[in-house]
Amino acid sequence: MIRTRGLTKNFTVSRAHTVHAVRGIDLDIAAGELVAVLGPNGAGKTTTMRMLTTLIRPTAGSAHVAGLDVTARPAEVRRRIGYVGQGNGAGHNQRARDEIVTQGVIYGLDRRAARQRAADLVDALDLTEFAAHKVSDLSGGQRRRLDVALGLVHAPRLLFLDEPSTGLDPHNRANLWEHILRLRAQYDMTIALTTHYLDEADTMADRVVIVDHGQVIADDTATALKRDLAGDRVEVRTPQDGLLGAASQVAALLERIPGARDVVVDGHRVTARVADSATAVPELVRAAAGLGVLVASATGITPTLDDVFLNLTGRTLRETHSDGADTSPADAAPATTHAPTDRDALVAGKDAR
Ligand SMILES: Nc1ncnc2c1ncn2[C@@H]1O[C@H](COP(=O)(O)OP(=O)(O)OP(=O)(O)O)[C@@H](O)[C@H]1O
Repeated sequence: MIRTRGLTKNFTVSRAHTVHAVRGIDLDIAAGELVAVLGPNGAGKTTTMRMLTTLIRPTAGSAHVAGLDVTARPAEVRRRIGYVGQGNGAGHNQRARDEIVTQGVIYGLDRRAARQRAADLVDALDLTEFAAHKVSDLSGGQRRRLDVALGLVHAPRLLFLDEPSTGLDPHNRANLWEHILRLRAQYDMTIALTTHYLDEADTMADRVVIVDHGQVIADDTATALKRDLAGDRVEVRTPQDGLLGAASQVAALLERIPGARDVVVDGHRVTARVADSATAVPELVRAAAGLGVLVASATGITPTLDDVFLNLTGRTLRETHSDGADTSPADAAPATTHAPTDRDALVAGKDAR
Protein backbone atom coordinates (compact mmCIF):
# COMPACT_ATOMS: atom_id res chain seq x y z
CA MET A 1 0.00 0.00 0.00
CA ILE A 2 2.90 2.32 0.83
CA ARG A 3 6.46 2.02 -0.37
CA THR A 4 9.11 4.69 0.04
CA ARG A 5 12.76 4.58 -0.85
CA GLY A 6 15.22 7.20 0.30
CA LEU A 7 12.36 9.61 0.99
CA THR A 8 13.89 12.96 1.86
CA LYS A 9 12.63 16.42 2.70
CA ASN A 10 14.74 19.51 3.26
CA PHE A 11 13.20 22.84 4.19
CA THR A 12 15.24 25.84 3.17
CA VAL A 13 14.60 28.27 5.98
CA SER A 14 17.12 30.87 4.88
CA ARG A 15 20.12 31.02 2.60
CA ALA A 16 22.29 29.83 5.44
CA HIS A 17 19.88 27.40 7.06
CA THR A 18 18.35 24.19 5.74
CA VAL A 19 16.31 21.88 7.94
CA HIS A 20 16.88 18.22 7.04
CA ALA A 21 13.48 17.09 8.30
CA VAL A 22 13.39 13.65 6.66
CA ARG A 23 16.64 11.94 5.72
CA GLY A 24 16.13 8.99 3.42
CA ILE A 25 13.26 6.97 4.81
CA ASP A 26 12.52 3.47 3.48
CA LEU A 27 9.06 2.37 4.52
CA ASP A 28 6.83 -0.51 3.42
CA ILE A 29 3.25 -0.84 4.58
CA ALA A 30 1.24 -3.77 3.28
CA ALA A 31 -2.49 -3.73 2.57
CA GLY A 32 -4.50 -4.21 5.75
CA GLU A 33 -1.71 -3.25 8.14
CA LEU A 34 -2.08 -0.74 10.95
CA VAL A 35 1.30 0.91 11.37
CA ALA A 36 2.21 3.47 14.01
CA VAL A 37 5.03 5.93 13.41
CA LEU A 38 6.54 6.95 16.72
CA GLY A 39 9.25 9.45 17.55
CA PRO A 40 10.08 12.56 19.54
CA ASN A 41 8.96 16.06 18.60
CA GLY A 42 10.60 17.20 15.41
CA ALA A 43 11.60 13.66 14.35
CA GLY A 44 9.98 14.11 10.92
CA LYS A 45 6.76 12.12 11.38
CA THR A 46 4.34 14.78 10.16
CA THR A 47 6.63 15.79 7.32
CA THR A 48 6.73 12.17 6.17
CA MET A 49 2.97 11.91 6.39
CA ARG A 50 2.52 15.16 4.47
CA MET A 51 4.73 13.86 1.66
CA LEU A 52 2.77 10.60 1.54
CA THR A 53 -0.51 12.48 1.38
CA THR A 54 0.85 14.74 -1.43
CA LEU A 55 0.65 17.89 0.68
CA ILE A 56 4.34 18.60 0.21
CA ARG A 57 6.78 17.38 -2.42
CA PRO A 58 9.73 15.20 -1.47
CA THR A 59 13.14 16.77 -2.02
CA ALA A 60 14.52 13.38 -3.07
CA GLY A 61 13.65 9.70 -3.06
CA SER A 62 10.42 8.07 -4.07
CA ALA A 63 7.05 7.30 -2.53
CA HIS A 64 4.31 5.10 -3.91
CA VAL A 65 0.97 5.29 -2.14
CA ALA A 66 -1.95 3.06 -3.08
CA GLY A 67 0.12 1.96 -6.06
CA LEU A 68 0.76 5.47 -7.39
CA ASP A 69 3.78 7.77 -7.40
CA VAL A 70 2.96 10.72 -5.12
CA THR A 71 4.96 13.14 -7.21
CA ALA A 72 3.77 12.03 -10.64
CA ARG A 73 0.10 11.38 -9.85
CA PRO A 74 -0.84 13.37 -6.74
CA ALA A 75 -4.51 13.94 -7.68
CA GLU A 76 -5.15 10.21 -8.07
CA VAL A 77 -3.34 9.47 -4.82
CA ARG A 78 -5.63 11.95 -3.04
CA ARG A 79 -8.73 10.24 -4.30
CA ARG A 80 -7.53 6.93 -2.89
CA ILE A 81 -6.52 8.08 0.57
CA GLY A 82 -8.14 9.61 3.63
CA TYR A 83 -6.24 12.02 5.81
CA VAL A 84 -7.03 13.17 9.29
CA GLY A 85 -4.51 15.84 10.14
CA GLN A 86 -3.58 17.34 13.47
CA GLY A 87 -6.07 19.77 14.92
CA ASN A 88 -9.66 20.12 13.88
CA GLY A 89 -10.18 20.55 10.17
CA ALA A 90 -13.92 20.95 10.33
CA GLY A 91 -15.40 24.41 9.69
CA HIS A 92 -17.07 25.82 12.76
CA ASN A 93 -20.37 27.21 11.58
CA GLN A 94 -21.79 24.27 9.71
CA ARG A 95 -23.74 21.54 11.38
CA ALA A 96 -21.82 18.30 11.76
CA ARG A 97 -23.90 16.29 9.28
CA ASP A 98 -23.81 19.11 6.69
CA GLU A 99 -20.06 19.26 7.00
CA ILE A 100 -19.81 15.59 6.01
CA VAL A 101 -22.29 16.05 3.12
CA THR A 102 -20.32 19.05 1.83
CA GLN A 103 -17.12 17.07 2.02
CA GLY A 104 -18.77 14.21 0.10
CA VAL A 105 -19.91 16.59 -2.65
CA ILE A 106 -16.42 18.06 -2.87
CA TYR A 107 -15.15 14.52 -3.37
CA GLY A 108 -17.51 14.07 -6.31
CA LEU A 109 -20.51 12.30 -4.77
CA ASP A 110 -23.92 13.54 -5.87
CA ARG A 111 -25.92 15.15 -3.06
CA ARG A 112 -28.04 12.08 -2.46
CA ALA A 113 -25.08 9.74 -2.25
CA ALA A 114 -23.28 12.26 -0.01
CA ARG A 115 -26.28 12.35 2.33
CA GLN A 116 -26.38 8.58 2.49
CA ARG A 117 -22.68 8.39 3.15
CA ALA A 118 -22.99 11.06 5.86
CA ALA A 119 -25.80 9.08 7.49
CA ASP A 120 -23.67 5.93 7.47
CA LEU A 121 -20.66 7.71 8.96
CA VAL A 122 -22.72 9.56 11.56
CA ASP A 123 -24.04 6.20 12.62
CA ALA A 124 -20.68 4.42 12.52
CA LEU A 125 -18.97 7.13 14.55
CA ASP A 126 -21.76 7.50 17.11
CA LEU A 127 -22.51 11.07 16.11
CA THR A 128 -26.29 10.72 15.68
CA GLU A 129 -27.07 12.73 18.79
CA PHE A 130 -24.82 15.57 17.67
CA ALA A 131 -25.28 15.49 13.90
CA ALA A 132 -27.52 18.58 13.90
CA HIS A 133 -25.21 20.47 16.27
CA LYS A 134 -22.86 23.16 15.02
CA VAL A 135 -19.30 21.93 14.82
CA SER A 136 -18.26 24.68 17.24
CA ASP A 137 -20.59 23.19 19.85
CA LEU A 138 -19.06 19.71 19.75
CA SER A 139 -16.70 18.44 22.44
CA GLY A 140 -13.09 17.62 21.59
CA GLY A 141 -13.84 13.90 21.30
CA GLN A 142 -16.93 14.46 19.13
CA ARG A 143 -14.98 16.80 16.85
CA ARG A 144 -12.22 14.28 16.46
CA ARG A 145 -14.77 11.64 15.47
CA LEU A 146 -16.21 14.13 12.97
CA ASP A 147 -12.68 14.62 11.61
CA VAL A 148 -12.41 10.88 11.09
CA ALA A 149 -15.81 10.89 9.33
CA LEU A 150 -14.58 13.66 7.03
CA GLY A 151 -11.46 11.68 6.23
CA LEU A 152 -13.55 8.64 5.32
CA VAL A 153 -16.26 10.29 3.26
CA HIS A 154 -14.94 8.97 -0.06
CA ALA A 155 -14.47 5.45 1.36
CA PRO A 156 -10.66 5.32 1.06
CA ARG A 157 -8.93 2.00 1.57
CA LEU A 158 -5.91 3.78 3.06
CA LEU A 159 -6.25 6.17 5.98
CA PHE A 160 -3.59 8.48 7.38
CA LEU A 161 -4.10 9.66 10.95
CA ASP A 162 -1.76 12.32 12.29
CA GLU A 163 -1.90 12.16 16.08
CA PRO A 164 -5.57 11.25 16.10
CA SER A 165 -6.04 11.27 19.85
CA THR A 166 -3.71 14.02 21.05
CA GLY A 167 -5.47 16.25 23.56
CA LEU A 168 -8.28 13.79 24.30
CA ASP A 169 -8.82 12.45 27.80
CA PRO A 170 -8.34 8.68 28.30
CA HIS A 171 -12.06 7.94 27.99
CA ASN A 172 -12.36 9.79 24.66
CA ARG A 173 -9.12 8.27 23.41
CA ALA A 174 -10.44 4.78 24.09
CA ASN A 175 -13.76 5.68 22.49
CA LEU A 176 -12.09 7.09 19.35
CA TRP A 177 -9.95 3.99 19.04
CA GLU A 178 -12.94 1.74 19.36
CA HIS A 179 -14.46 3.53 16.38
CA ILE A 180 -11.27 3.52 14.34
CA LEU A 181 -10.75 -0.20 14.85
CA ARG A 182 -14.35 -1.00 14.00
CA LEU A 183 -14.20 1.10 10.82
CA ARG A 184 -10.91 -0.52 9.91
CA ALA A 185 -12.52 -3.96 10.06
CA GLN A 186 -15.70 -2.79 8.34
CA TYR A 187 -13.95 -1.10 5.39
CA ASP A 188 -10.90 -3.37 5.33
CA MET A 189 -8.65 -0.34 5.66
CA THR A 190 -4.92 0.09 5.85
CA ILE A 191 -3.99 2.68 8.47
CA ALA A 192 -0.79 4.67 8.93
CA LEU A 193 -0.72 6.86 11.99
CA THR A 194 1.58 9.02 14.01
CA THR A 195 1.12 9.15 17.75
CA HIS A 196 2.73 10.51 20.87
CA TYR A 197 1.06 7.86 22.98
CA LEU A 198 3.37 4.89 23.45
CA ASP A 199 0.60 2.68 24.77
CA GLU A 200 -1.46 3.34 21.65
CA ALA A 201 1.37 2.30 19.37
CA ASP A 202 2.04 -0.69 21.57
CA THR A 203 -1.47 -2.08 21.75
CA MET A 204 -3.17 -0.94 18.53
CA ALA A 205 -0.50 -1.20 15.84
CA ASP A 206 0.52 -4.30 13.94
CA ARG A 207 3.91 -2.68 13.47
CA VAL A 208 5.77 0.23 15.03
CA VAL A 209 8.19 2.37 13.06
CA ILE A 210 10.43 4.49 15.29
CA VAL A 211 11.74 7.65 13.69
CA ASP A 212 14.47 9.90 15.07
CA HIS A 213 16.22 12.83 13.40
CA GLY A 214 14.42 12.12 10.14
CA GLN A 215 15.48 8.47 9.93
CA VAL A 216 13.90 5.12 10.72
CA ILE A 217 15.84 3.66 13.63
CA ALA A 218 13.61 0.62 14.27
CA ASP A 219 10.75 -1.10 12.48
CA ASP A 220 9.03 -4.21 13.82
CA THR A 221 6.11 -5.41 15.90
CA ALA A 222 5.97 -3.82 19.36
CA THR A 223 6.55 -7.24 20.91
CA ALA A 224 9.67 -7.89 18.85
CA LEU A 225 11.04 -4.39 19.46
CA LYS A 226 10.62 -4.75 23.20
CA ARG A 227 12.05 -8.26 23.23
CA ASP A 228 15.03 -7.58 20.97
CA LEU A 229 15.88 -3.98 21.83
CA ALA A 230 14.94 -3.66 25.50
CA GLY A 231 14.19 -6.91 27.34
CA ASP A 232 12.77 -7.68 30.77
CA ARG A 233 14.35 -6.39 33.94
CA VAL A 234 14.16 -7.33 37.58
CA GLU A 235 14.52 -5.06 40.55
CA VAL A 236 15.29 -6.61 43.93
CA ARG A 237 15.38 -4.72 47.21
CA THR A 238 17.02 -6.01 50.36
CA PRO A 239 15.76 -4.75 53.75
CA GLN A 240 16.69 -1.10 54.46
CA ASP A 241 17.87 -2.04 57.96
CA GLY A 242 19.75 -5.10 56.73
CA LEU A 243 23.40 -5.46 55.84
CA LEU A 244 24.54 -3.98 52.52
CA GLY A 245 26.30 -7.29 51.88
CA ALA A 246 22.88 -8.82 51.25
CA ALA A 247 22.61 -6.79 48.04
CA SER A 248 25.92 -8.25 46.83
CA GLN A 249 24.65 -11.74 47.61
CA VAL A 250 21.49 -11.03 45.60
CA ALA A 251 23.65 -9.73 42.77
CA ALA A 252 25.67 -12.97 42.81
CA LEU A 253 22.43 -14.98 42.68
CA LEU A 254 21.15 -12.89 39.78
CA GLU A 255 24.41 -13.45 37.87
CA ARG A 256 23.68 -17.17 38.00
CA ILE A 257 20.28 -16.89 36.33
CA PRO A 258 20.65 -17.92 32.67
CA GLY A 259 20.36 -14.89 30.40
CA ALA A 260 20.83 -12.35 33.23
CA ARG A 261 23.16 -9.44 32.46
CA ASP A 262 23.93 -5.85 33.43
CA VAL A 263 23.60 -6.60 37.15
CA VAL A 264 23.91 -3.35 39.09
CA VAL A 265 24.01 -2.90 42.87
CA ASP A 266 22.89 0.47 44.20
CA GLY A 267 22.70 0.42 48.00
CA HIS A 268 19.90 -1.95 48.96
CA ARG A 269 18.64 -2.13 45.38
CA VAL A 270 19.86 -4.56 42.73
CA THR A 271 18.75 -4.45 39.10
CA ALA A 272 19.47 -6.73 36.17
CA ARG A 273 18.34 -7.47 32.66
CA VAL A 274 16.88 -10.94 32.24
CA ALA A 275 15.44 -13.00 29.41
CA ASP A 276 12.08 -13.53 31.11
CA SER A 277 11.16 -11.73 34.33
CA ALA A 278 8.22 -14.07 34.98
CA THR A 279 10.60 -16.98 35.57
CA ALA A 280 13.62 -15.01 36.84
CA VAL A 281 11.82 -13.45 39.85
CA PRO A 282 10.60 -16.72 41.46
CA GLU A 283 13.95 -18.36 40.68
CA LEU A 284 15.78 -15.56 42.45
CA VAL A 285 13.40 -15.58 45.43
CA ARG A 286 13.77 -19.36 45.79
CA ALA A 287 17.56 -19.18 45.60
CA ALA A 288 17.69 -16.34 48.14
CA ALA A 289 15.42 -18.22 50.56
CA GLY A 290 17.60 -21.32 50.19
CA LEU A 291 20.68 -19.36 51.28
CA GLY A 292 18.87 -17.35 53.97
CA VAL A 293 19.38 -14.04 52.11
CA LEU A 294 16.62 -11.62 53.09
CA VAL A 295 14.74 -10.03 50.19
CA ALA A 296 12.29 -7.18 50.88
CA SER A 297 10.82 -7.16 47.37
CA ALA A 298 11.49 -8.61 43.95
CA THR A 299 9.75 -7.15 40.95
CA GLY A 300 9.71 -8.14 37.29
CA ILE A 301 9.55 -5.20 34.89
CA THR A 302 8.45 -5.74 31.32
CA PRO A 303 9.78 -3.16 28.86
CA THR A 304 7.84 -0.37 27.18
CA LEU A 305 8.49 1.21 23.80
CA ASP A 306 10.11 4.04 25.74
CA ASP A 307 12.75 1.56 26.96
CA VAL A 308 13.30 0.61 23.32
CA PHE A 309 13.81 4.26 22.37
CA LEU A 310 16.07 4.79 25.38
CA ASN A 311 18.24 1.82 24.42
CA LEU A 312 18.48 3.00 20.83
CA THR A 313 19.16 6.68 21.47
CA GLY A 314 20.08 7.20 25.12
CA ARG A 315 17.11 9.54 25.37
CA THR A 316 13.58 8.94 26.55
CA LEU A 317 10.48 9.78 24.54
CA ARG A 318 8.73 10.86 27.72
CA GLU A 319 11.17 13.72 28.20
CA THR A 320 10.11 15.28 24.97
CA HIS A 321 6.44 14.36 24.91
CA SER A 322 3.22 14.88 26.66
CA ASP A 323 2.40 11.24 27.18
CA GLY A 324 -0.98 10.16 28.44
CA ALA A 325 0.46 8.53 31.52
CA ASP A 326 2.09 11.68 32.82
CA THR A 327 0.01 14.50 31.42
CA SER A 328 -3.43 15.91 31.83
CA PRO A 329 -5.39 16.52 28.61
CA ALA A 330 -5.03 20.26 29.13
CA ASP A 331 -1.26 19.87 29.09
CA ALA A 332 -1.19 17.71 26.02
CA ALA A 333 0.57 19.04 22.95
CA PRO A 334 -1.58 21.68 21.31
CA ALA A 335 -2.93 20.89 17.89
CA THR A 336 -1.11 22.73 15.17
CA THR A 337 -2.94 25.08 12.91
CA HIS A 338 -1.94 23.64 9.56
CA ALA A 339 -4.67 20.97 9.48
CA PRO A 340 -7.45 23.07 7.94
CA THR A 341 -5.05 24.15 5.21
CA ASP A 342 -4.07 20.53 4.68
CA ARG A 343 -7.64 19.42 4.34
CA ASP A 344 -8.43 22.33 2.04
CA ALA A 345 -5.39 21.53 -0.05
CA LEU A 346 -6.29 17.87 -0.27
CA VAL A 347 -9.87 18.31 -1.36
CA ALA A 348 -9.10 21.26 -3.61
CA GLY A 349 -6.24 19.33 -5.21
CA LYS A 350 -3.76 22.15 -4.73
CA ASP A 351 -0.24 21.46 -5.86
CA ALA A 352 2.19 20.33 -3.21
CA ARG A 353 4.74 22.81 -2.09
N1 LIG B 1 7.48 24.11 6.74
C1 LIG B 1 8.59 23.93 7.45
N2 LIG B 1 9.62 24.78 7.34
C2 LIG B 1 10.74 24.61 8.05
N3 LIG B 1 10.95 23.59 8.90
C3 LIG B 1 9.96 22.71 9.05
C4 LIG B 1 8.72 22.82 8.35
N4 LIG B 1 7.93 21.78 8.70
C5 LIG B 1 8.64 21.07 9.59
N5 LIG B 1 9.86 21.61 9.81
C6 LIG B 1 10.93 21.10 10.69
O1 LIG B 1 11.19 19.77 10.29
C7 LIG B 1 11.47 18.95 11.43
C8 LIG B 1 10.49 17.79 11.47
O2 LIG B 1 9.19 18.31 11.76
P1 LIG B 1 7.90 17.38 11.84
O3 LIG B 1 6.73 18.27 12.09
O4 LIG B 1 7.87 16.50 10.67
O5 LIG B 1 8.22 16.53 13.13
P2 LIG B 1 7.27 15.57 13.95
O6 LIG B 1 8.05 14.33 14.18
O7 LIG B 1 5.97 15.43 13.28
O8 LIG B 1 7.12 16.38 15.30
P3 LIG B 1 5.87 16.50 16.30
O9 LIG B 1 5.85 15.23 17.07
O10 LIG B 1 6.24 17.66 17.14
O11 LIG B 1 4.63 16.73 15.48
C9 LIG B 1 11.38 19.88 12.63
O12 LIG B 1 12.68 20.33 12.91
C10 LIG B 1 10.52 21.01 12.14
O13 LIG B 1 10.80 22.20 12.83
